[in-house]
Amino acid sequence: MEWHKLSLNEQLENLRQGKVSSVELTKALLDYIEKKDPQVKAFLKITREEALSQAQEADKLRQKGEDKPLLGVPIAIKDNICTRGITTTCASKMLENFVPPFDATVITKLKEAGAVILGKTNLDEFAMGSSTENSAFFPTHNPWDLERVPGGSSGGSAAAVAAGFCAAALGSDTGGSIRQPASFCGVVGLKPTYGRVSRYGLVAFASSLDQIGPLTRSVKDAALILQVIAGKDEKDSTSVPEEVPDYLKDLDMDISGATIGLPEEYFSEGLSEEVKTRIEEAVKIFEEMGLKVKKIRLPHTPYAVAAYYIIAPAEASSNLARYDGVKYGLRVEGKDLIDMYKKTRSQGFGPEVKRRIMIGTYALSAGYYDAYYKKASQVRTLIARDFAEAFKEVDFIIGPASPTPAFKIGERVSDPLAMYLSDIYTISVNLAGIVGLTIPCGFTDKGLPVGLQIMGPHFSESKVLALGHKFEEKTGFTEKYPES
Ligand SMILES: NC(=O)C[C@H](N)C(=O)O
Repeated sequence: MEWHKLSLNEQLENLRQGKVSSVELTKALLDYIEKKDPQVKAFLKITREEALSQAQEADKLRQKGEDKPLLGVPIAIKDNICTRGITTTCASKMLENFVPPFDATVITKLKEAGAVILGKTNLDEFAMGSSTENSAFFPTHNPWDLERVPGGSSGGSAAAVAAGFCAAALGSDTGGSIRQPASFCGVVGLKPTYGRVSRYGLVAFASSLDQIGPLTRSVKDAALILQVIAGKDEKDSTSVPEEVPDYLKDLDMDISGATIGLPEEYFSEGLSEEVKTRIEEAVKIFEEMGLKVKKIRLPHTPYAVAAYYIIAPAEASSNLARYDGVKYGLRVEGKDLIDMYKKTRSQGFGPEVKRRIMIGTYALSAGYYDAYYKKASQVRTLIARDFAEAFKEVDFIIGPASPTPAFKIGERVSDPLAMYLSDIYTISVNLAGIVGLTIPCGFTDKGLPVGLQIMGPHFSESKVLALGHKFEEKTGFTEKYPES
């Protein structure tokens, strides 16, 4: 059996029917990773021993007749989510040897649900980037074409799922870091509503934008993971006490009379012809499914990238102040305290992180605050209002997840602006705090995956997943694997 080709729900089915044990499944995937990851480089750390002992525990429980939502299925975790006793590096030299003494709430929840943790995946340093090339350790390769990037910053998680190393992984999304890599790697990626999933134990980048979510082989798998990780958490005051619906059951919800909005601003210059064509074909499929399609406007979209690249660095400059050689991670000795700070931060952070700290510090400094940070916050409100207005007329908004398919490794590293522009269709969703789901919608002539983004209002995960699920059932794009 090629276990790596099964979805999470299929793996669970096999475990439940006793066709495979968790230890067998985990071993099979670990062996597959050992064989293939030297080319893909999705993992920063593979936790073989811990995974096998968790798998053994899962098998024991199952033998006793117990079942849990994820009992015995292997999952990978982006390496900016704290795992007790296992390094959490954020792909940074600063945290290279940091071993958290606690689990993030999402990890506690996954463990309670019976999941087996396979390892920690690569990312752009502190989740800053769109290609995983900003990792301080090595870049990850796209399983569909090893010369190309997997996207970022959750590129390791997206590549791991696409390659079949695991059927599901957790990522984090501040400005598109789940949805853009999902699009580049031909997998499903969900950024839940801000506050839907606890951020406790997610290493903070931009706290008003960060959100954890799943990367999976299918929409049904994403619903299953969300079910486990969603909900109010006393340890994160920004998590919302909104009831968690039955996302799996809701996949069958009737959405036939719904209306989809196509924002004019998401189909303008800069969008690759091939991506545009695939999205237009997807729109036709939605029409065939009986949904109404309507042109809409989100007029402040052109300002989203500029606003994000002030707000996110501003929050980052404040959040990353804690890495001072005293409290966490790396310490480089100096002749006095200030010299130690300088040396630690100069050697611990890579160029993109330094760039953001400088931009953010500048934008927040006296005299510039009103001109930059305050203005960007006002633009953010206008962007949120655009969506609120649009959702009075339509149930969903659809567009591309990224303006281009996966680009070549090295192509954009020396041009930060070109890199920032790959977030053009994902950033607004974070600024407004709403739901964004990327699902595969076809391939380019070169065989690279293209992702479609479905956006919905706050807490509309059930509806958005239901629409994505109907699309995947009709098209079968989520069942395709990269040949290797
Ligand atoms: N972190 C993210 O969501 C990705 C975005 N490209 C950034 O660099 O900020």
